[in-house]
Amino acid sequence: MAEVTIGVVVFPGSNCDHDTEFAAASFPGVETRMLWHNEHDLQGSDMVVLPGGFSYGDYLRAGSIAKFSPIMREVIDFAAKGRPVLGICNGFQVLLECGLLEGALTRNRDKKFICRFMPVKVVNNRTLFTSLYQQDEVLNLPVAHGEGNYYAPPETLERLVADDQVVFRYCDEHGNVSDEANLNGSVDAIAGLSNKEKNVLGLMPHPERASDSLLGSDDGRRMFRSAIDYLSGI
Ligand SMILES: NC(=O)CC[C@H](N)C(=O)O
Repeated sequence: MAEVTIGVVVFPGSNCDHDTEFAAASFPGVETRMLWHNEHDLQGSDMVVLPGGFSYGDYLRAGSIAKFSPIMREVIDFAAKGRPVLGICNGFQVLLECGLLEGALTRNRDKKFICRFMPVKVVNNRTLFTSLYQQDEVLNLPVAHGEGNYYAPPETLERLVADDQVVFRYCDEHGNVSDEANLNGSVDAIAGLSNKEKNVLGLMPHPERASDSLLGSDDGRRMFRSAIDYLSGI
């Protein structure tokens, strides 16, 4: 019997759903469920992942139509119960659009799609998604986005920082945060953010694309492992 069931939501236009499922299912004791956006049933998921891609073609704004998908009502209720929800790239955009996370993702500073590995610093390792990382550890993770430029107004940002909700920042390979290292122009170099309760995490980098050293990095693997250990009670 599976110890942990991980549900991966599939929107029209998701393109990282199978990679995410593959990464999650590679852990012993994990079963996965693909959750079609038009359904209302989370199929017993212990954790829900909103994967990367271009839900509804990114029309209007990335994530702005996906938030109306029927499954999102269930995901919002699930998150309100303190259950884990992870949004990767387009999933992060959906989490912001539906209000599970605060702020917005806008076009990259240079208005260009960025597709490359980037150093990313773990700013808070005291979440269920990051417990197996060292505080301030520098990860090598791929990004692939056109709308990754995070923004929150100064008073919101101050509160997010004070409440330890900033979980990842873009940095250089030595862990230094600078304008040059912050390629998409995100305010405060934010690459990943949680809600106040820390059970909802959204990030632009793709941990599922860095889950095997054959892919150039397995630094994303511990994000899944941290959550799976938490759900298995380890
Ligand atoms: N890989 C992704 O999820 C990124 C696509 C995203 N919709 C964008 O901003 O371009």
